[in-house]
Amino acid sequence: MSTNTPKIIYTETDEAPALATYSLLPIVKAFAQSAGIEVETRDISLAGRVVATLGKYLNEDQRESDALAELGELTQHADANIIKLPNISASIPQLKASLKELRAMGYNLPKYPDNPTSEDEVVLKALYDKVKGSAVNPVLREGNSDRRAPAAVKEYARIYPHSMGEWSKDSKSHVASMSDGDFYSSEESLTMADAGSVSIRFTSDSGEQKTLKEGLALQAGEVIDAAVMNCAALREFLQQQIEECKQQDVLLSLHLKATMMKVSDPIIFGHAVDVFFRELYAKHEAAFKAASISVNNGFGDVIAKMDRLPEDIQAQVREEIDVILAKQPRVAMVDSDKGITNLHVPNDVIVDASMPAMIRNSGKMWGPDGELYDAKAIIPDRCYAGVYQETIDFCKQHGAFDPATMGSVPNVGLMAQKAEEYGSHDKTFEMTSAGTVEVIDESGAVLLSHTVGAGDIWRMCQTKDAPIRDWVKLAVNRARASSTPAVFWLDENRAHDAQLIAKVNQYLPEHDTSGLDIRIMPPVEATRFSLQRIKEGQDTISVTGNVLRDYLTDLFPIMELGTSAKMLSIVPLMNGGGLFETGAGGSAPKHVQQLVEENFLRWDSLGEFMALAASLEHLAKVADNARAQVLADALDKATGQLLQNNKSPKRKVGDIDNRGSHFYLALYWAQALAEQSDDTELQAAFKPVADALASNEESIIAELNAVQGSPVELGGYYRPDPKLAEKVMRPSATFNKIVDGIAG
Ligand SMILES: NC(=O)C1=CN([C@@H]2O[C@H](COP(=O)(O)OP(=O)(O)OC[C@H]3O[C@@H](n4cnc5c(N)ncnc54)[C@H](OP(=O)(O)O)[C@@H]3O)[C@@H](O)[C@H]2O)C=CC1
Ligand SMILES: O=C(O)CCC(=O)C(=O)O
Ligand SMILES: [Mg+2]
Repeated sequence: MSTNTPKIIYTETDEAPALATYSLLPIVKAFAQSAGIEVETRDISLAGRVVATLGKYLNEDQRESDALAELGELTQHADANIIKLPNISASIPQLKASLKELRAMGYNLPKYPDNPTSEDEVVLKALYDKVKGSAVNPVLREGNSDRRAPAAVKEYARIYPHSMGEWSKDSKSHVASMSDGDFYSSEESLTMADAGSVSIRFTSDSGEQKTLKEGLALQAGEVIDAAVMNCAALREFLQQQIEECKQQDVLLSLHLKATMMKVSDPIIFGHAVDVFFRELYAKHEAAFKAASISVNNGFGDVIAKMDRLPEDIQAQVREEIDVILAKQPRVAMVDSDKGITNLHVPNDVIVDASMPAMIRNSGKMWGPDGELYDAKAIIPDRCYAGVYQETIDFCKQHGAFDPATMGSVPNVGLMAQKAEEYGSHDKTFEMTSAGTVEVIDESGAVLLSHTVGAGDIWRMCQTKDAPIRDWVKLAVNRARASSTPAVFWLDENRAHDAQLIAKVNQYLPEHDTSGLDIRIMPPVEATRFSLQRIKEGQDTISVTGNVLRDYLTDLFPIMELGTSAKMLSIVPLMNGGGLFETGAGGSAPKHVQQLVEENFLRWDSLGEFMALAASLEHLAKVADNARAQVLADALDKATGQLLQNNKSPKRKVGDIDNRGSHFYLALYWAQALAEQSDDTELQAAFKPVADALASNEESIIAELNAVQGSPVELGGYYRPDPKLAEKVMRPSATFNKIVDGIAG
């Protein structure tokens, strides 16, 4: 990639952010181009990745280059400047749906082989599995993460506080976790003294040996850990929770990360579905197998593939489902109108967003009748579940937080180089029989060892030394820059965390920490400490591992700002480049539903605005490009004005949506450029643009709002037709003419 022209890469992703891009990108490109900055796009959508990865099955003219691999490579270079929008981390049902759509468009893609029987199918499944789950973020995240709510956003929340459900001291809502047999109870960890290579070996009780992974290269100072989830204990725990839900009269609700944790969590999800619907799955095991119904894809797979079952069995299955649902506790719903439960698909309820949503809703979830009820949030593993229980306890004791007065909890997250659990997928195994799993070094010495049973989930994680050192540095820098106390959320009683604590203590003295308040606390205690402080209006930086980075950057922003979409999410890449994530949330599938039904997109692009400003600022610094700084400053001003004037998208037809908010961004950005005098050429260029936008405000908003209210056709979900999507997302001829005229 050329290093001469200042360049920003803007990613094309999925669902709501991808649709918003059709409206926002022309504006961004036009403004950037006028300052001599090129904005290029790269398609890293689910469909795009399928096409790029499965090229050998496609006609030559259908093949596409692997944009993700290209960007992954780019992150290693100092001139990387990437704006990363949220994308789908696909579950198997989503991957299959995208294949179906692509096939209907003429891509001759083979079916996903659930149970590969030939060598070719094994290869095919491995290719598809590369696309599955969180396949994008770990490739691009070659740095640690700095996520925070900028002052202007916090100020907005104080002026326009979002609604927060009241909390009652009598709430029955709680988190349920295992008391033994989980990953937490079995974790072992060590730090490699020297670089080397390890293998993972399984020895069955009958003495057969199998190498699960060979030649895994490790660096000196790398922390490794391994843990096992006991399948029998998990199932017993799940059964007990079902009983308790009935006794306690609460909804049953399961919160996992089956998308990011693409190997372990779909299996755990499958156990929950199987235990809940045990009689059904046991009775129809053979018929379900013949119909390729997999319990790990959720109960929805039974419904989706019902017509593949013989007719007499279909009738029985329907009847039995009714009997089971009547007998079992009520399940929390994803969509009560459509009868979609929490157990339907593994990707509907994703713990980072789902638990804060429950906490914001007074600890309640939707019941089958469309009303809110207290719920039992089942999070089987104890490693991080306590954070949510502590938050629930705090809300029960003190009531809901007040967004108008509460402080903030920004995060510095250890994320680089596939740190910790989020890089464990290629080292996670569902055991086929009982025995022992060992991590062995080149000399044959056993480093880590676990006794396992059939069905247990064993996993190993890696955390490299350089990212840990960089993370400590980033934490100190953020504490210094914001004069805010920083807490490392680490539990000395967890084997892995104990290794990290040693490294934190080793690396902190490399920095000037005088006058800073830096502490180490176990997660539950750190939660209580931080909650107490935000209640009093004080800020506290959370310095966490990869999973808590993910959880906390939804939890705190959702309480503080109503959504994590308003976060500034910077990833200073370890080799000097910049990755700018747009917010801390996901791709909001519900927003697409609303757009398709009533041509209204409630997606808020504030995350994109802030990421773009940070990206321009980075460019200004590394490329010594003064114009980029002028654009960045004007954009910051425009974003502040947009917030002050409350021009973010609203939620209902008749008001401005995503497209209207983009108009206001363009107006305020052009006005800020026309008002500044650091760059008189830009000032002169944008004066007429600002005037044209301002004088046409009424007609543009009228044109944008006039299209709302009726269904639209996008020509595809995973790969919308670009022409149709553009037509939907750019409905104002007046606005388009002004924007397209900027480039000249
Ligand atoms: N960085 C990434 O690439 C990430 C990707 N994901 C992916 O996103 C998908 C959906 O995940 P999910 O758990 O539902 O979480 P999301 O954050 O996508 O959505 C949850 C809810 O948050 C609100 N929300 C999120 N973003 C915005 C926004 N920009 N503007 C306004 N509201 C917003 C919406 O609330 P409401 O409906 O009330 O308007 C939305 O329904 C999954 O495929 C997941 O894998 C998830 C997290 C990060
Ligand atoms: O990559 C994913 O699957 C989700 C990422 C995520 O939720 C986050 O980074 O906050
Ligand atoms: Mg997240």
